[in-house]
Amino acid sequence: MTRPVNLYSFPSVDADLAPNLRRYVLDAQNEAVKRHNTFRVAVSGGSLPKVLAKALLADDPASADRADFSKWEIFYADERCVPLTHEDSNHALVKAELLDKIPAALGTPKVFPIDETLLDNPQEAADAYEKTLVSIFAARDSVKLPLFDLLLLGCGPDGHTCSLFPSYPQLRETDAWVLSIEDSPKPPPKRITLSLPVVQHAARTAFVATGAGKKEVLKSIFETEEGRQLPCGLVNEGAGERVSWFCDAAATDGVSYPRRGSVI
Ligand SMILES: O=C1O[C@H](COP(=O)(O)O)[C@@H](O)[C@H](O)[C@H]1O
Repeated sequence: MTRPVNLYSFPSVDADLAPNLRRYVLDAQNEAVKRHNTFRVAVSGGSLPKVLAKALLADDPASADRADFSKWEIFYADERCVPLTHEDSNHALVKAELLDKIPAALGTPKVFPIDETLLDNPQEAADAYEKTLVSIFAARDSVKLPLFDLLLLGCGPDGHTCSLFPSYPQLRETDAWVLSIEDSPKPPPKRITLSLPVVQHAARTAFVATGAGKKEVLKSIFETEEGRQLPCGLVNEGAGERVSWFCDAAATDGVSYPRRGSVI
């Protein structure tokens, strides 16, 4: 690892990881709201939404220290080109695990799913999603890259994140904000994804990786040159200390990279 990142390893997901992730997300929310009265977040699918829901939905609506979803703008770090109600849709998953369970008293986020009329043409779907991002980020700030306040990402057992897969040409993109993919090695094949420069540019990035199925890839990402070239490794290299990994003991078993204690 040439640029240090934060690696947290917790004994359990429910009792330890989730409350620490909650604190981290709320700190990011509070900073962003102070800065521009909005919290712009991009979320992944996979195993992440369940853990995120555990972290955020237990809050007392009467407390000042809670998620204020009325300030949240939620985007997708990647999405599969399937209908928004399909079981493979990241939006469907985030909706079922998190959005549909937000108590009214915690506010209602603004959510930006992909355009369902463009599913047959991933490039058009990616272009349309990029236009949405331009209308939100660039119109106000005239920027080269959108600055997400927080990215909440997963890490596949092959080291992919978003729908950026190892050795795929999408990893070399330097210009576009949102990319299409027609041949994802993990089904479904057609997807869109934030590009690596966008991911590396975010104010904060949290990876959530839990379970023994992630331990080999984490060892590789944190301890080998080959792993540093995997998509997750490239995010670490590009964003350094703006990246925090929230893992459980099973996922970090055998990883000797220095651990941080806890966020709380
Ligand atoms: O296909 C995908 O996989 C990754 C990783 O999923 P996980 O279940 O191993 O956590 C996910 O982050 C991404 O959003 C999804 O499209």
